[in-house]
Order: sequence, then C-alpha cells, then structure tokens
Amino acid sequence: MSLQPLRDDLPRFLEPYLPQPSGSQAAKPFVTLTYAQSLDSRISKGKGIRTTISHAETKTMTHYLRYHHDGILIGSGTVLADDPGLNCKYGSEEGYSHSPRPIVLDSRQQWRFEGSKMKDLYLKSQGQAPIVVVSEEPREREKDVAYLLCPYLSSSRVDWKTLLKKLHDEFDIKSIMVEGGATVINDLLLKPALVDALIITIGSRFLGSSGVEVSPIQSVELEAVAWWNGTADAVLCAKLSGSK
Ligand SMILES: NC(=O)C1=CN([C@@H]2O[C@H](COP(=O)(O)OP(=O)(O)OC[C@H]3O[C@@H](n4cnc5c(N)ncnc54)[C@H](OP(=O)(O)O)[C@@H]3O)[C@@H](O)[C@H]2O)C=CC1
Ligand SMILES: Nc1nc(O)c(N)c(N[C@@H]2O[C@H](COP(=O)(O)O)[C@@H](O)[C@H]2O)n1
Repeated sequence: MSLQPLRDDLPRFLEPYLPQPSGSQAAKPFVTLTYAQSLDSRISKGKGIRTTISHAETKTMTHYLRYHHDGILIGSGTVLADDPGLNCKYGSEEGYSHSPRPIVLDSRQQWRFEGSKMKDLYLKSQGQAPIVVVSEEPREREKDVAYLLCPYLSSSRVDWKTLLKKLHDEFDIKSIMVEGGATVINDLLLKPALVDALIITIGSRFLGSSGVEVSPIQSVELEAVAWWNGTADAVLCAKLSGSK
C-alpha cells in the first residue's frame, strides 16, 4: 500500500528535531524516541495486538522519519507482537534505499528473521537485514543477520550507553529512531543524556485500560516543546529536560 503525500508543513516543523547532516563528530548516535499513542497513553489495544493509531498523514510522517535515520530500534515484545517491516516507503522506489537498519533487542533469542516480514522486504531489496542485540553468544546464527553481543545491566535490560557506542563504532550508525514498545520507551524516557529528540503522535482515540500503557515510573519534564495539528492527530516534538 502506498503512502499519501507528506503534508507540506511537516518538514519545517520537524527539522529542529531531526539528526543533523553527517559530518558530526558525536561519539554516540543521535537518538529519536518516536511512537504513536492514544489519548489514554496506550500504544496498542493489548499485548500482542498490532494496533493502528496514526492517521494516514502521520503514518507518512513516520516513514519520513525513517528516511532520516540510519537505524530503527525495537524491543523483543514489539518484534514478536507486530512482525514489523521497519523499512522506508517515503519517496516511493527511491525511499527503499533509505530504509534504516533494523535493530532488535532480543537477549532471550526468541525471534526468528526467517519467515518474518522484515526478511521478505529484505529479499525484495525493500528493507535492510537486522542487527540482533544479544547478551550471550547466539545459540543459532541466521544468514544475513548481524549479532551484537552487548552487556546487560540486569535481565532484559541492555546497557544503553554501551549499545549506542557499539552501534556507532562497529556499524557506523549515526542516528537511531527508537519506535518502542512500552518497556523500551518507559526506560528511555528517564535517560535525557541518551535521547536527543522526542516525537510523539497523539491519535484521536482511547484504547482502554487493558491497552499497553506508556507511563514512566517517575515524572518527566520536557522542553523545546512544539505541537503540530493534523486532520485527526497531533504531533508533539520536544527534548527531555536535562538533555544536551
Ligand atoms: N504505537 C506505537 O507507536 C508502537 C506500539 N508498540 C506496541 O508495543 C507493544 C510491545 O511493548 P512491550 O511488550 O513493552 O515490549 P518492548 O517492545 O518494549 O520490548 C521489551 C523487551 O525489550 C528488551 N530490552 C532489552 N533491554 C531493554 C531495556 N533497557 N529496556 C527495556 N527493554 C529492553 C527485553 O527483551 P529481551 O529480554 O527479550 O531482550 C524487554 O523485555 C506491542 O503491543 C506493540 O504493538 C510498539 C512500538 C510502537
Ligand atoms: N507511528 C506508528 N503509528 C502506529 O499507529 C503504529 N501502530 C506504529 N507502530 C510501529 O510501527 C511498526 C510497524 O512497522 P511497519 O509498518 O510494519 O513497517 C510497529 O512494530 C511499531 O513499532 N507506529
């Protein structure tokens, strides 16, 4: 399915929050935390239920963001629930070549590239093969998958600082958009030193109390806040207070 055109006021609105053009000497990738939530702060109807929240307009925006990042990161909960493609469709045929590298946190090695939508797109040259982040030597190595062995602070909690440095130094990834899911987002909302920009789509619906909730364990202040109003959604761009 093709995307609808990008609304022409979005590039200017997003520009201050996008990774800067290459040439930056930063030691870590630029990290954008971006996701779509309901009015009651749910990002899906329930665990394992892939749920559309974004309007067609903001779906196009997501692919525009993918166009501008080298990597796209998700947790194992999301890859197992959604079987996402994570490619870039913005800019039609040309857009595929701007697809970010998928990065999957999967320390328990539950996910398989084989049979996934990601692999299907990769085989059609419409997306990239993933980097799978693991805490110990993989039990099985799948063809075309790169495995990144990384320290974990505790069970299922990767050491973000080391991971970001390794992605930068070993894979030349200068910018990453983190799409989710809730466990990953709740953790990163508390890390202003690592997150450079926050881009949240707020869809005009409620998903109910059994939905997967984004709500960090403590309060989080934002700065450099800007809002965009779409046909059915709003987009919040901001920086976490305390970020550089
Ligand atoms: N609306 C939207 O924009 C989006 C919605 N979603 C929804 O989110 C839901 C999934 O969320 P959820 O179940 O919370 O799973 P997540 O996708 O957040 O995955 C969590 C897993 O990531 C791994 N992980 C490794 N290090 C960390 C760390 N430091 N912090 C957090 N997680 C880490 C762990 O798995 P392991 O031990 O296996 O390594 C952990 O269990 C799905 O329903 C999906 O549809 C997802 C993305 C975007
Ligand atoms: N921006 C946005 N809006 C929604 O309504 C969503 N449900 C999501 N989900 C994220 O996008 C991934 C699916 O990607 P593909 O379309 O398969 O490429 C999904 O896994 C979530 O990370 N995002």
